[in-house]
Parts: sequence; structure tokens; C-alpha cells
Amino acid sequence: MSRLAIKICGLSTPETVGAAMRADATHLGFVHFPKSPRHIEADQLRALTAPVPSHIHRVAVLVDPTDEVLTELTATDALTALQLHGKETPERVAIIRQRFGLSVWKAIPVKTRADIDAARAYAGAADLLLFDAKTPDGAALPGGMGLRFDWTLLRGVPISVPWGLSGGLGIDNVAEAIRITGAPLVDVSSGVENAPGIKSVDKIMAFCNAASS
Ligand SMILES: O=C(O)c1ccccc1N[C@@H]1O[C@H](COP(=O)(O)O)[C@@H](O)[C@H]1O
Repeated sequence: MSRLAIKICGLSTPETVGAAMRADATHLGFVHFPKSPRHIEADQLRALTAPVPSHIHRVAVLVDPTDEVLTELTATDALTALQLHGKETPERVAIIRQRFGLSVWKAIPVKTRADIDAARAYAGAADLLLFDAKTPDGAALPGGMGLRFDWTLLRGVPISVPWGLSGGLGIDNVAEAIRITGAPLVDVSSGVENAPGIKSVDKIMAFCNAASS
């Protein structure tokens, strides 16, 4: 059985990047979306990832990014993957993958089983599908709000591409989420924070322990 992958997302300080590495997170996430309390610029991304060894994945979280933004971020050479969290079509995902040469993740907002079925359109375009809770209409952010969906919707669903689970995961529920869904990758942001955008070293450690237990 392969090892569980754990992504700690929305990192913005050297201390919390260090904590995620010490906690054995396999993926570090960095948000580039000005409306987010976790937003960082390209120069911060470069500095934060400088001490990260190459075996740890570095993922940029973006919402309907322009080619200009993607060019600026990928020029840092800091990234191994792009996580698209907006309304990107399968065609746009395929173009980004081909144009920027990085692994591309597509976040799939889930409320019903139909949302999971609709994700099939991205097979072949995205390298990984990330099933995340659908945020309410008019919400400030399309993710990173600590909302979860009904994990039983994923039970028994054949998913033919690499995938992961996010949305409302935390120290107290991540083990149950993995048990119900069989997720090979879990992704957390709000659940390891003391306040929006303020990550907790202790919570990062506790989350990774709980996920791996
Ligand atoms: O974290 C953000 O600010 C964010 C902004 C825009 C798009 C996605 C964002 N976060 C991602 O949302 C999921 C779930 O987060 P949470 O654990 O429920 O807070 C996760 O993949 C974050 O990377």
C-alpha cells in the first residue's frame, strides 16, 4: 500500500513551512489569490520554498489564473504543481498543463453525487482531481473556508485518475474522512489555523499525526 499524501495549504511563513516539513507533509501549498488571507506574491513563494527539499511537492493554488500570472509564478522555479480552484474548463486545464509543463490539479467543488460524476470531464486534462466542498454562491473564496461535503458521496465511486480530498478537514475528522473515502491524499488549510491565514505549528503537527495514524 502506498503512503498517504498530505498537503498543508496556505503556508505563508518560514516557521510554518518548517513545521510542515518536520511533520512529514508530502505537499506544501501556497495561495496566489489576492482576495485570500493566505495570498503570497511570487518573491515570497521563492523565499519560502528555497529550503524545501526536492522530494517535497510545492503546489500553487490559483483561481482562474491568466497566462501572465502563471508565467510570473512558474518563472520562480519553485513549483511542482498548479492547483486550479476556479471555473477552469477541461480545455483550459489541458492548455495550462501543456503550456507550463507542470502537474495540474483541478479542484472539483462537490455538493451532490452529480458534481463527482461531472469531474470525469477532466480525466486526461488534469493530473489530479481534488474533491473539495462547494462554497455558497457569493462566498468570498471558492475554497479555504473550512467547509466539508458529505464524504459518503465518494464511497464506491470508481475514480480512474489520481485524486485527493479537501474541504473542512481537521485534526478531529481527518482519520474518519480517510476511512470513509479511502482518499490517497488529504489537503488542509483552515483546519490547521488559529485564525484565517494564521497557521499553527502545533495544529500542523497534530493534523499530520492524525492523518497518518
Ligand atoms: O485557502 C484559500 O484561501 C483558498 C483560496 C482560493 C481557493 C482555494 C483556497 N484554499 C483551498 O481550499 C481547500 C479547502 O480548504 P479548507 O481546508 O477547507 O480551509 C484547500 O485545497 C485549500 O488549498
